[in-house]
Amino acid sequence: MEFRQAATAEASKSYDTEKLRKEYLVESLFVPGELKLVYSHVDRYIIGGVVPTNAAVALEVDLKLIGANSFLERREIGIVNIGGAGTVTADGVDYAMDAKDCLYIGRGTQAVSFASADASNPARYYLISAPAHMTYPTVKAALSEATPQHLGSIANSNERTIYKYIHADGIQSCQLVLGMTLLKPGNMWNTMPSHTHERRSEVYLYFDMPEDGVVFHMMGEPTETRHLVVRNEQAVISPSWSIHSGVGTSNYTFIWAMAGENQSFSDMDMIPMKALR
Ligand SMILES: O=C(O)C(=O)C[C@H](O)C(=O)CO
Ligand SMILES: [Zn+2]
Repeated sequence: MEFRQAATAEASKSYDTEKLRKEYLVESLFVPGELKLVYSHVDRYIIGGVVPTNAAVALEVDLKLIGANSFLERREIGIVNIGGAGTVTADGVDYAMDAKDCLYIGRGTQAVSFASADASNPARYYLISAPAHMTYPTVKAALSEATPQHLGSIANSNERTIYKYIHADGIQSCQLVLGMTLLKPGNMWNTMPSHTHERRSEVYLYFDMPEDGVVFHMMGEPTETRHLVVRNEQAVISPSWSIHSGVGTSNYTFIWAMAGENQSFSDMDMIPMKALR
């Protein structure tokens, strides 16, 4: 497991491109046959990716690193399949996972494993875990069962649908809130005007992008902005002091996940356009 510390806004002002990427960008999560995990000290997320091929892959970590007897002893996890069909097994129960299906697994689940239906078109599971203080039931939801919210307009190049899976009125959790935003073709901007979240943080995974496509992910304090050049299936850690917006070379999809003081999707500190620098 790789570790990322929680850098301050003040320190981040002096970072060059390489340092900024090292702190905030997760470049490689999806490696065939492997479980990749990144531990962030921002809200103690564990961000992961797993691409099972011929054999199932277990959700395992060096337990000394998390000081627990199993991965989910004191954690919950949200899983979204962004690849071919597969199955996630949680304590002996199989959950069939098609593309864009989300599975929430509650605290205390002992054994989790990931499999693909077809190794030549494997499942690609994105994982996001946060500490949990109580157990909520394990629940699966397809995209069609998520709560949609249509936002934006073609005039502003930001027509998109936000699908909420794990949230106050959907799948219940201790602190994870998770959804997926699909931009319509011809639309490239998400979340502009931008916002911060003083009371929580956010992790973005960008995907459904062409190989040579990029998203310029905007970050930093509103008056001290920076950008990260993000490619397909890369993730960004967004601390509470940072805006998190993006513009792509074409439309794209992203999974956003949050943890912190509350689960209210609308708890955003909106930044007036004239305040941005
Ligand atoms: O397109 C959007 O707008 C979003 O998806 C919003 C983000 O998910 C977000 O920042 C929620 O806090
Ligand atoms: Zn946000």
